[in-house]
Amino acid sequence: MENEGYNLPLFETKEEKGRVGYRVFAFSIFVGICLIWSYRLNFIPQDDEGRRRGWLGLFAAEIWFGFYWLFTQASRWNPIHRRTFKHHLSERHEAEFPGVDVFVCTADPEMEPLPMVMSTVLSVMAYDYPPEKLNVYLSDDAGSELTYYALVEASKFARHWIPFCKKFNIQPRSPAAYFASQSNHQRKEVVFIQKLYKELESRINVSVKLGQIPKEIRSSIKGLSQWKSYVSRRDHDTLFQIVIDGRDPKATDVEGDMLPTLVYLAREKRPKYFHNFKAGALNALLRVSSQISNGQIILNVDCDMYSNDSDTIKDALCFLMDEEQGHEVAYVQFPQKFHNVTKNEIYGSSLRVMNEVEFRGMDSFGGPRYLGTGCFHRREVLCGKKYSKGFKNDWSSKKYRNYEDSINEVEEKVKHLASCTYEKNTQWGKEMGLRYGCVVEDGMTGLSIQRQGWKSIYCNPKREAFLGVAPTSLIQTPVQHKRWSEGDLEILLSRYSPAGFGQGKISLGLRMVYCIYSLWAVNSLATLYYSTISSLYLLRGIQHLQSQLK
Ligand SMILES: O=c1ccn([C@@H]2O[C@H](COP(=O)(O)OP(=O)(O)O[C@H]3O[C@H](CO)[C@@H](O)[C@H](O)[C@H]3O)[C@@H](O)[C@H]2O)c(=O)[nH]1
Ligand SMILES: [Mn+2]
Repeated sequence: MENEGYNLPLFETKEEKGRVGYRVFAFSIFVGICLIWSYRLNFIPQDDEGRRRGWLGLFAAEIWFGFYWLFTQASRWNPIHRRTFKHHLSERHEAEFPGVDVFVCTADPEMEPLPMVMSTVLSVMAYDYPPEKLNVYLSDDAGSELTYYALVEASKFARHWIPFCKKFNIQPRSPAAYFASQSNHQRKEVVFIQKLYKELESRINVSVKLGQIPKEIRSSIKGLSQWKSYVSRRDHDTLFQIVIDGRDPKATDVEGDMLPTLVYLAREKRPKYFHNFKAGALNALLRVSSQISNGQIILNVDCDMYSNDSDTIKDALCFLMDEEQGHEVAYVQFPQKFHNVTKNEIYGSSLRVMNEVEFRGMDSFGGPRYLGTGCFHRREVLCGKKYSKGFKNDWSSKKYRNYEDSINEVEEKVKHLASCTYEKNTQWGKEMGLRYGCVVEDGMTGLSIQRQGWKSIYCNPKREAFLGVAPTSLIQTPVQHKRWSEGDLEILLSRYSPAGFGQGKISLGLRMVYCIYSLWAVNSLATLYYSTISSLYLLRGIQHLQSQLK
């Protein structure tokens, strides 16, 4: 009986239908490309030097487009789907579920509204997962006491919100998103909890408006004295507080059930030391959390990306805990989806091609890239562990929290681990933690993990696991795209380059898909040339594909 249960898989992988049809179609395009190339080659203008140069330039651009198209075919060659069986997971592994540490990053209380950040925090605190194994960390790169205050208020609201979510099994568990999706609340519990949420929101908004925590409340909030030495967001001590201590038997919700641990951290910052943005924040969190909960699995989300499905941890565990293949998997990436894309998506913010096509293709070649949000990692992998053949899952460690150290001892250790000098002369940012030196630290980190022999998994369930905020204006979109294309180009030129040699552990197909992103910036040169020169030709009455033989 036991053996029978064991044989049931935790997930299945299916190939996309219609692959043969697609390949025939792709082949016809390829023939078309070759015909254009041969046409260009055979009809080079001989009489006019200016036209000849233009012609050859167009030819060069067409050669480039052809090769770029070849790279895109790698991502379309063999797309796959994954489906999880969460009931098998719960039946077999519930007792040995690992500790999960969730890292939420925020960096600016003005650009990233605090009610939104708190809704994200509350949504991950309300996961359907044993609370003694769930720990939520908020990293605040602004070191703002307003963010800290908002977190304290949110933790009080969590005492009502979490039991409410579980009792009525509501989705999504971000209060902002939940109340926005409800129009007519009849149930008195809903009316009550909505009132509490409105009060939370207005307390936070009032403090933001005032620019400070109202005087009459200050004295009731623990830990605020740490801000005495605060100079600016680029110059302050480590600010750290365990807001809900999961070790404390009194840390319960209104129903008397345990709450997840909740921690606030603003790592030390000094103008003299470079802080490495989000990568630096995540690395500080990795070290600090190791002293508090040391969860074997780490989920990181951007502060604007709330959990839209309370079962997502179990989806991820279906891959990581799978008896057959789980030990090869370093991370499980969920797509980046958004709740605010405009109807006509004029800026293409929904990343549809990436989510629905390219990542499925990457998955069949060894796994998707790491997107920086909505991703579950093994802690040891993030800490630099290389894959080795004999590696086996060990979920038996029953020690979920650090019970040995007192709060004071933990605080001392944390101050040291989150200090801006800690990483000096260490492997952090190089072989350990999130890799530094690239504006898309996630892309670089994922690739370097895959180079170490690990696989990754793309999980794109019907109900979106996370929903974030996409840029929706002509000012934001080019800024983001410039950063992404610049970062991906940096990866191409770095020692992790997907075009480089010594990539034995990554398949050719996967390297080709990485090249789609890495060559995105370069592609613009050919596009620019092709569109301007052709237009100029047309303006002068010359067709750029016109044959010279009359
Ligand atoms: O110094 C910093 C800067 C940013 N962040 C946080 O990092 C996240 C992402 O930053 P954002 O400015 O929103 O960048 P986006 O372009 O929206 O981010 C996308 O692209 C990034 C780079 O690839 C990834 O890290 C992100 O996960 C991905 O959502 C946010 O939660 C920020 O609060 C920090 O913690 N510290
Ligand atoms: Mn963002």
